[in-house]
Amino acid sequence: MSGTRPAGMGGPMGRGYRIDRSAVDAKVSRKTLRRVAGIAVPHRGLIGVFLFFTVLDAAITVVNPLLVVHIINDGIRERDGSTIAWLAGAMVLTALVDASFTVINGWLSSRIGEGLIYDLRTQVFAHVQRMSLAFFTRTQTGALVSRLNNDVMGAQRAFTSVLSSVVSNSISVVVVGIAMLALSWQVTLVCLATFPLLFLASRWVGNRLAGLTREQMDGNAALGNVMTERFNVGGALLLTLFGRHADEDRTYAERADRVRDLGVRITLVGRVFTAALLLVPALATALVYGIGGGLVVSGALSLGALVGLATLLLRLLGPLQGLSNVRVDVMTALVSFDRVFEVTDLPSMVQDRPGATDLPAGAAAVEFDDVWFRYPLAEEVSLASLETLARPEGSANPDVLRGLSFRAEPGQMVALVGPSGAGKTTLTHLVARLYDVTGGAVRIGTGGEDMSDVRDVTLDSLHRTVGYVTQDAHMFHDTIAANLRYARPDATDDDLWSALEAAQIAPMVAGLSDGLDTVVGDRGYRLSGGERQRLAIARLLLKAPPVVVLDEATAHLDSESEHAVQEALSRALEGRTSLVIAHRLSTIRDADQILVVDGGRVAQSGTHEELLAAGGLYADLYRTQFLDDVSPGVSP
Ligand SMILES: Nc1ncnc2c1ncn2[C@@H]1O[C@H](COP(=O)(O)OP(=O)(O)OP(=O)(O)O)[C@@H](O)[C@H]1O
Repeated sequence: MSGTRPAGMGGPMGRGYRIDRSAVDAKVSRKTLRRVAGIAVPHRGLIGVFLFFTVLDAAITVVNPLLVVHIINDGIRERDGSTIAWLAGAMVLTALVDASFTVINGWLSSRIGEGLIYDLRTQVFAHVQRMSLAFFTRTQTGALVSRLNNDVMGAQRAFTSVLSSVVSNSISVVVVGIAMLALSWQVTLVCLATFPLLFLASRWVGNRLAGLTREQMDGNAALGNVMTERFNVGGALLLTLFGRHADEDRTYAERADRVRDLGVRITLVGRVFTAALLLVPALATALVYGIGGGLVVSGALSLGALVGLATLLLRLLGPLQGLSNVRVDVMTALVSFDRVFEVTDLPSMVQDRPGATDLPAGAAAVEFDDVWFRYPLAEEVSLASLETLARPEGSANPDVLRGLSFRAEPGQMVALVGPSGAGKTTLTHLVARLYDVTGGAVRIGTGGEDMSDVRDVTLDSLHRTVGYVTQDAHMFHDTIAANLRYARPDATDDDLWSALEAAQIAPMVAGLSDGLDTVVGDRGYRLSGGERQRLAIARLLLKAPPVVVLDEATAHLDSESEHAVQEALSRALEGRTSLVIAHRLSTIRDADQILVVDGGRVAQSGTHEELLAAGGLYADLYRTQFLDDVSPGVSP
């Protein structure tokens, strides 16, 4: 069957990759069971009320069949009209009570179930958004979103259905069983002999279904992944420009084929169980009438008791089938819970240390002291099952930073230059602990000796201290005002306008028909590159951090926007310590210190004039990268 074939092989991107089987083969553990119980604890009051009504609901199932016994024996056979009338009335009443219990139980179970979804969802969301950047560089969004949606729902559905089914069915079985035994122990025992067949079938099905369900969830997540990666402006543009539609169709079809096969197999396995469910009651009913009929003829059993037994048997079968299904439901539910716990158990690589202290408000000096860094491996930061195609990796990533040291004093502008891949972006990521160093230390402080290792301070205070403007600044699909207030929720409209003013973008925003309430598209696509960067600068100005990390745009803007961005930047950097990945001549000329990064080290440092005079790498870079720069108003 193709479900066992390594999916992705032969697809356009599949060469050399293998499908992750760990998620398919993993067994559900006892620990998961205990944790599920832990999740139910906050809802114990409601669960108690729910169980109370479930017990009543189950107990009431025997009332009607017992009334039937009396109607036949004491009413019909005795030709007693009044007994028939009041017993029939009692049957109506029990039916009404039963119906109202069903409604109450449905309401209670949905309150518990929805409460559980709410808890799980909020927990998973809170956990995932605190994961380090490394996790997101390794995880496929589609797989993660599917984990958050489908699995959380699956876990809840099964939890409430298992809860009600186990309790109500067990009670029904006991109560109905006692009533049947009381009517005729011989007939009851013979009937019971057919039931092990049900349990055997459910055992067989349960084991197979757990594995298949897990595989199906992964398959659906893989399908989702293909879509989330391609159905956005970036992905669609790429596949259109490379004319890969036919290949994409094939990859998608391969994954869909796997899901289709699994669906068929799951149905087939389920049907075997349904067949057993139909067979057993038919057998048992035949036995009741076969043996019970003989007993009635011989006078050992009353006719009323025989009909009562047959009615009770029908009431017994439902709960018994439910109970034998429990194993299947429990296995499916636990798979969902396991997949949710897998995500919440994954620790973030970057967390507050116990006893971490806040950075003082004036901290603005930054120091790199013999910093070594290598990017973490996938297995250190992510889950193989969230990657669909888990690539066998080498033993370690190479060191990207290798003994890098420098110090930026408060208010200084440090320009970073160097060949592509030298480690400039990586270096800037270490300042706000987007990653942690693997050797040495990054320190921030007020200057002099008063410096703290960034790993010893709280992430909150660190993120208040350091602000970033990246080349492709992200904007949420929301209004300009909401995007700006992301930096400072209590900012007034006047604050927003003065930030926009300083970022040289106020006239453009004022010219929009909805002004501050204009919605910027997904990833800010409706804004031009220069506008987006100026908006990001306005956002940074509202945050007003003492340390700014800036990746200058490489794309040449037209001279007007170029000038506006330059102006906005000089306002943004004024009085702040800044670390700028420099692409412009004006920046390197203005910098207090230029660091020439090469091969993960500071190869040269000094001012523009000093470095030019010294010759070497900087002088080469200057000639190749900066000399053709067209920054307005600057001559080399
Ligand atoms: N998430 C990552 N995982 C593994 N390796 C990475 C990751 N990000 C970057 N690298 C590697 O680290 C090295 C340094 O990359 P970095 O982006 O810091 O260079 P850069 O100097 O900023 O280059 P550029 O000027 O081209 O942007 C590169 O070899 C790159 O392939």
